Amino acid sequence: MTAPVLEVEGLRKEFVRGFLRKRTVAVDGISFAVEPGEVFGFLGPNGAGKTTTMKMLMGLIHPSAGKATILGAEVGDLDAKRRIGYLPENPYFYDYLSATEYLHMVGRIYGLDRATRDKRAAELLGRVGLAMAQGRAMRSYSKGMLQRVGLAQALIGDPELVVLDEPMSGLDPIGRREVRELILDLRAQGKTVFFSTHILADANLLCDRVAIIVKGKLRDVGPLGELLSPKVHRIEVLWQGDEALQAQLREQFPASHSSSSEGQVFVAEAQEQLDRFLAAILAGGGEVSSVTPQRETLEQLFVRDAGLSPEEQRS
Ligand SMILES: Nc1ncnc2c1ncn2[C@@H]1O[C@H](COP(=O)(O)OP(=O)(O)OP(=O)(O)O)[C@@H](O)[C@H]1O
Repeated sequence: MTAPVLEVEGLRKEFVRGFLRKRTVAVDGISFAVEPGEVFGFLGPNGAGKTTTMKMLMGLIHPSAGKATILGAEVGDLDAKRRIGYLPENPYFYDYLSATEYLHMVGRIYGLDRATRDKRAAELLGRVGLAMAQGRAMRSYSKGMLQRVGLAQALIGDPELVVLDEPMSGLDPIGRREVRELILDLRAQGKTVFFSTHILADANLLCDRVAIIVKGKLRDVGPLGELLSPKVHRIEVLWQGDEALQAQLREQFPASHSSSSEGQVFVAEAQEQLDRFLAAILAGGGEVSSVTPQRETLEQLFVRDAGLSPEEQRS
């Protein structure tokens, strides 16, 4: 078996703030591993601890406890760092440099020679859709353009592991699709991608596995299919009946009713409720067109893992 590219064990970060030394546990003892060649999604709502975890992995802040190894080395190891590309959540850019100059600067830090820098900078700026603007000072760039420069600089060293903190942030739908394609290209080249997001659709389309973090704690780790599939617990019933029956069933079974062009729709949350509902339709002279089990969506899993109350889920 090959060794994980990234391994996190009991990682914890506690921030202490202000005169009263108020403590915030941003990351609360998390453990997971990312295997070579995976696209691994790090999912969580705002403030869950994603950025803090990534900063610890990049050696930008020190963990309060636990440890992480990247490409078989301790965090901060210089040889390993050369093999990693990182897009921070809020990358800082030099206003008066052009994107090309900036990529040359980052390429020099990676120890690339001039010819390699020239080739990679041109190639990457084309790939992230900035070829037209590459010579312009970055102060004139939009937020989406800066995000694209950030992606290009993460890839300039041709890294084996790419760590991206919210790579789709600030991008319009077309930009997001381009970044998704870029991530899939990286996977096709055998690279490992570890990226954070709170956009579930992106995770759904891209990830081989995900880790879900909520309030600093890991709630679930695994392939999306496995996290979702055993959790079929909603069953949709399409049915027809007269207005009196519709009113009666809405009263008898509160919530989860809607109408469609094909008839009435009811979503049962449990088998026992479904059985009672079907019996009531038939007893009232109605007809059942279909009964469809619904797999849990990633969004439902996420909301459930976040431990939100039904009121919070609806708001
Ligand atoms: N330097 C800091 N000092 C004190 N608290 C901090 C610091 N950095 C982060 N936190 C707190 O740690 C928690 C986790 O924040 P973090 O930025 O890691 O979350 P996140 O999952 O990346 O969220 P987002 O998607 O909003 O960026 C939050 O409660 C945040 O307020």
